Amino acid sequence: MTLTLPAPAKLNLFLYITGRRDDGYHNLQTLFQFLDYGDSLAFAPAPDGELRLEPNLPGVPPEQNLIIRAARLLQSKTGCTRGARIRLTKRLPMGGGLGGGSSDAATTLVALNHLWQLGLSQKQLAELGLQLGADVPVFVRGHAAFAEGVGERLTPATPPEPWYLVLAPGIEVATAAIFTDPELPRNSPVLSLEQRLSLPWENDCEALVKKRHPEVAKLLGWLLEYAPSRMTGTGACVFATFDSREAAEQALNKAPAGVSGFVAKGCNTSPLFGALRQITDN
Ligand SMILES: C[C@](O)(CO)[C@H](O)COP(=O)(O)OP(=O)(O)OC[C@H]1O[C@@H](n2ccc(N)nc2=O)[C@H](O)[C@@H]1O
Ligand SMILES: Nc1ncnc2c1ncn2[C@@H]1O[C@H](COP(=O)(O)OP(=O)(O)OP(=O)(O)O)[C@@H](O)[C@H]1O
Repeated sequence: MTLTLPAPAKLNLFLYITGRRDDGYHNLQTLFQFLDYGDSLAFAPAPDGELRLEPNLPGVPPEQNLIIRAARLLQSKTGCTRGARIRLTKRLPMGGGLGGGSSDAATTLVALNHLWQLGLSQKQLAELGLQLGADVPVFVRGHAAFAEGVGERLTPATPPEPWYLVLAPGIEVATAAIFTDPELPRNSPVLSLEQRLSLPWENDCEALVKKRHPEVAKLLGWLLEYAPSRMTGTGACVFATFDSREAAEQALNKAPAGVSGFVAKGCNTSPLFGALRQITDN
């Protein structure tokens, strides 16, 4: 039996940094929404605890891949001796602020919990996920959310679900480099979700990333000619909001040379859980 499940992208519809903790991590207020576009993972059972991932990602040794790390974490926390062969179809640009690695990790936790019949709750999986990255819990929970803390305190939210054009400038931005930059603003006020929703939506990392990476500034400048646009996470991807798929595709067709992108619908429920429900119902 092979279990094939999506690992969708996320957007940070807004992102405010409200402080730095003693351990160097930052407290945030961010609004996460999923996209109906992302990576795909296929899981097949394997004997003797064997974990194999194919293909490998360029520049990422298998033991550092968040997919293998998530599977090992599940094995070690539960004492499970079963294994898996995992096939990854990578569509999301790495270092793009779309949460690809985190989403791959979350899909792995959810899929192997099912395949290995571990019976862990969503809460337990989200807690395990947080050990792998600040963005993993929201993907495990599967609902658009206002996130606080380092990203783990989640309040479900239901922002509008428009069409987005997401563009990648062809560079990777290292999240850690932005969070350790002395020029990063870290003093946005802590507001309620209602207050945040009613104010213009911004990203506190955007000005700094534009300064450090002129490619991002140039692409955002181009995109803003078409529609309201922002950066997601710590970049490098930028996104614009449209009322229709056609309007987003028209802008994509005119994208500058060297820029790749895709059109996707915002989803307040993760496509991961729709796919899992279809499998468990059959
Ligand atoms: C920027 C966001 O993508 C917004 O959704 C996330 O907060 C980043 O989440 P992530 O990629 O899962 O981040 P992690 O892998 O946990 O951390 C990468 C690095 O980013 C910094 N980091 C991350 C999250 C956070 N709240 N504060 C931080 O300072 C830390 O230096 C850390 O070493
Ligand atoms: N399965 C994976 N997919 C992508 N990157 C991975 C994976 N496993 C480990 N990584 C490492 O994580 C780094 C960040 O990749 P990712 O695509 O998650 O970035 P991101 O979208 O900017 O993340 P975020 O928005 O959560 O900061 C990569 O450069 C790579 O070294």
